[in-house]
Formats: sequence, C-alpha cells, structure tokens
Amino acid sequence: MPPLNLGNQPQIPLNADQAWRATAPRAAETVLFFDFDGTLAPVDDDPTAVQPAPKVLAAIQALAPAVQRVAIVSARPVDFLRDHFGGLPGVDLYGLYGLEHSHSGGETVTEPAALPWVPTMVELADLARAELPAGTLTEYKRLSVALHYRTAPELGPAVERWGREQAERLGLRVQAGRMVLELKPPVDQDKGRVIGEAVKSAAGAWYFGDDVSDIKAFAALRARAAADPDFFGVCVAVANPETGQEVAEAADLTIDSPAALGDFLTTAAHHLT
Ligand SMILES: O=P(O)(O)OC[C@H]1O[C@H](O[C@H]2O[C@H](CO)[C@@H](O)[C@H](O)[C@H]2O)[C@H](O)[C@@H](O)[C@@H]1O
Repeated sequence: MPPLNLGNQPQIPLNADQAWRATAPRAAETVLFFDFDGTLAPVDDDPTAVQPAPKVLAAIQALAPAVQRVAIVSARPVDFLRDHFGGLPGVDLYGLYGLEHSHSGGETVTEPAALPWVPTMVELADLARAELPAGTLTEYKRLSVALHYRTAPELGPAVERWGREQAERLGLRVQAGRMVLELKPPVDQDKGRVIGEAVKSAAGAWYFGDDVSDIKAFAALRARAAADPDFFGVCVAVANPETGQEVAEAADLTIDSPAALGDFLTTAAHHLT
C-alpha cells in the first residue's frame, strides 16, 4: 500500500493500515462518505443497471455501527440510492449533489430553491432526446439532466457543445463527469458544501470518490483539517481511465476499483469493530 500524503495532519506518512488505526480511537466521531457510481459500483453502459460491487454492502453494514455516520453522497436521486442502500440502517443519503437528502431512512427533503427548476429540466430532457444524435443517452433526474455519451465517445464534443449552449440559454450550471455532461439548477450546492456541513461536529472523516465532482469533497475535508489540527481526514480515490489521474492527484490514497474497495472496507471493519 503506498504511503498516504496526509498534508497538514500526522507528521509522518501513513499507510492505509496506520490510517485505520489512527481512526479507531475516534471511530465514534468519524464519518465515512462514499460516492456511488465508479466508487461503490462499477461503471456500466446502462446507468439503470449498476449494482454495488461485491462485499460493499456487507462491509458498510459492518462499519455503520462503529462510526458516527455513513453517508452516500451522489449525483443520483435519493430514490435511486434508497433502492440500493435503503435496507441498511444508519446510512444517510445525499442525492443530486446534495439537492436532496434523507437521514437514517427518513423522508426525502429537497432543497426548496431547486424546486422551481423542475419544469425546465422536463423541457431540457425532451429537447435533448429530440436533438442529440442516436448513441447519446439522456437521463432525466427531476432536478438535473445528465447527457451521456459512454457508448459513443466520438459524440462527446458535440454533446458538450450542445449541453453548454443549453445551460447558457436556460441559466443552468454544468458539471462534467465520466463520459457525461450534467445540467443542474443555479443553486449553491455541491459535494464540497455537503461535506463541509456534515463534518462540523466530527473528529474525523474518510471520503471515497472517483470523479471530478468528488474533488470538492476532498477540498472540504482538507479545509476542515486545516482549521482543526486534531481532525483526522483521509481522501481516497478509486482508479479509472477517465478522471482517475486528476482525482488520484487530489487524494491521499488510491484504490484500484470498486471491487477492491469492497475488500478494503472489509479489512477496515476488522480495524474498527
Ligand atoms: O456522483 P456519482 O454517484 O458518482 O454519480 C455520477 C454520475 O453517475 C452515473 O453516470 C456514470 O455511471 C454510469 C453507470 O455506470 C455510466 O454509464 C456513466 O458513463 C457515468 O458517467 C449517473 O448515471 C449520472 O447521473 C451521475 O451524474
């Protein structure tokens, strides 16, 4: 396991085992955050077909009682996340980059400032299906629209151009991702803000992610650690051929794949339970 670059935290580089040992005494005040696609679940051409990697659900179930909170922080809607994690007690769900959230199986709360944008997203999804070339996939998510080109990468530049023009026309924000461009309401919410808020009362946190939107979450952990030398934060990248290098450069540690993350979390459960 490569050494961790923990920035302003411990004075010596740690490997993953040492980082879990450093987490153990503060486990009850530590939050474990996970991105979903590409992190907990391997990428698939069909966004509706993905499932968490083997061992992931069992490891999260084992870890949840040992830590302050487990939270999934995703661009997917909360309903989608609930279908995959709803049966796990004590897991909080943040969907649509935090525009929706549900805590410990409770009702889904939507950011009120985003709600007026639902009709715009309906219109945008219809237009995308009508105007974008065959081979692209339009994913309507109520408060955002994702324009996919994974099965036709050569269409990426055209999709990017069309999406950015529509964002300009409709006053939306864009979020680039892995073979996808996403259009979102102009509301100040993202994974960094979710994490910044959620770690206020924590003594430590781990964040696992694979995409550029996860780098803001890493930055939020770094900011929390910079403000409090006792806070122990670890940023973990999950490798991939698209955004992997950029995300790994921002992380303390890189894991090979969602399947390898299943093994990694299973080992972590032995450290914390
Ligand atoms: O924040 P995340 O949980 O990582 O969600 C990011 C996007 O994930 C999904 O798209 C990605 O995964 C798909 C399924 O493996 C894949 O086909 C696609 O190419 C990836 O970009 C999801 O469909 C998007 O809505 C999310 O924005």
